[in-house]
Amino acid sequence: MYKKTLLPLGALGWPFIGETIDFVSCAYSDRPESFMDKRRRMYGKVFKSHIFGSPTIVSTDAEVSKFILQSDARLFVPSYPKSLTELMGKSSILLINGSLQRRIHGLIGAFLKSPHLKAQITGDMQSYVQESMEKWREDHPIFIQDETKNIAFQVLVKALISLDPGEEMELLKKQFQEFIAGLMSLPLKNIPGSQLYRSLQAKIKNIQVVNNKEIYFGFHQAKKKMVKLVQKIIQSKRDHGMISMVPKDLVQVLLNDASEHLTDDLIADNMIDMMIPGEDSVPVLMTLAVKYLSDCPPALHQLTVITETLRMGNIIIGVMRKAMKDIEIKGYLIPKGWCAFAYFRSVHLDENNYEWPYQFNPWRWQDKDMSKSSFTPFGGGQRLCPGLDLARLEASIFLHHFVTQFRWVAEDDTVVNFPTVRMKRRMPIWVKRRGEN
Ligand code: HEM
Repeated sequence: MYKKTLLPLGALGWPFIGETIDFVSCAYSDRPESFMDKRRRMYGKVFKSHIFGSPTIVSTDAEVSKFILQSDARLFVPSYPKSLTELMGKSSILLINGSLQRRIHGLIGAFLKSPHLKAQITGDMQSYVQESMEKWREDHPIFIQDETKNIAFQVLVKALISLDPGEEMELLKKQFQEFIAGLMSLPLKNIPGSQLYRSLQAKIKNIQVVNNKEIYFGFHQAKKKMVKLVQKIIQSKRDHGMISMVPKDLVQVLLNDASEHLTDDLIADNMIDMMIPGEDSVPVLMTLAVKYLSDCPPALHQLTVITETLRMGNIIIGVMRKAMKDIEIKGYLIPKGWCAFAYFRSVHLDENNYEWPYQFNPWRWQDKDMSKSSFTPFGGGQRLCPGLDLARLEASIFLHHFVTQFRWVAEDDTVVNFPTVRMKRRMPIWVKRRGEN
């Protein structure tokens, strides 16, 4: 039996569904952290709960979350709801452990950080942004979310598989959007109570298909087609004897690795998973930065806008792990087999860490240390996001072109936080070119 004093306070909720319904309802509101806030008040910053089918220790404490991030597979392994792991595939870097994860992480990180790739991305960003902005007209709204998705997806796919804009890229974009639509519907799949399910489902815009089975089928099909495309690219690299040349994209970096564990299937699966930040995280960072800038024009010239957007936007709300043994941290027990959910959002919006945490204030970063454990938008430890520099680089280039070429007025819109962060109306703005009346 566990020592009663150690197991964090909290409630496991209803049999089987636990507190999932409350969690998801809050996640849909404009204050997703209200689920956490209520329990923090009752039980403290670390508490027990039961969400997405697993007993869970939730951490909204910066130090405990840091410990979870820093631990390796001897203590914690990734553990996400089944629906998400089905989507990503077993060999996704986000799910594998040990030496294989470290190997792939190292290869990806070195390539993404290389000066050569950064120069390529800078060039691509400039031309794709320019191309997109040239088409912006002043007599109808520009949907920033759509524009940034288009740009960031193309830039990332080029870095991953050297595909240039064109017919194949358009097809890939379409399939990828189907795949993402599946991702958005899946977290709800296992929640019983069809009325609730339907009403939550109805809130997910852009998904016309009401029958869950169709979405499910659609996204599997979409993934299969994308895997086929990447495998075709791998084959053509092999046929043209390109393996072991200086790699110009990530797929080649992985193919060049001598380790036989990096099978073609693993490489193809990971290439598709790594397109997710191009469609979802990076464009959302750019869109939210425009949103916050619209609310706070004096912040225009501050690069700290991006940092503050990461803090407030919480594009990735946190990470989930499973405890491999009983773990004690700061006097709390995380029992073996339980899930540990390091919820970054509460840490980023905690008034003990940030004064007036709900106020967009890029100036707070002028004399603040970003490497603190109370700021982890890209995670930390062995799984620290290898794309973090790239995300900042792309967002700065976009913002630079945007603010130097246009003045704008934003229409009313709101942030939706679940299942992924995005703008409800795709962030419509009205632009005027600078230097014109
Ligand atoms: C605003 C943009 C982004 C945010 C907020 C973000 C956030 C994160 C977070 C929190 C993790 C840690 C997951 C964990 O610990 O389980 C992560 C991992 C990862 N990210 Fe990002 N990311 C972003 C952009 C990117 C980009 C542009 C790329 C690729 C080009 C990328 C590739 C990855 C990969 C491959 C991992 C897995 C690392 C591993 O498990 O070893 N991310 N990201």
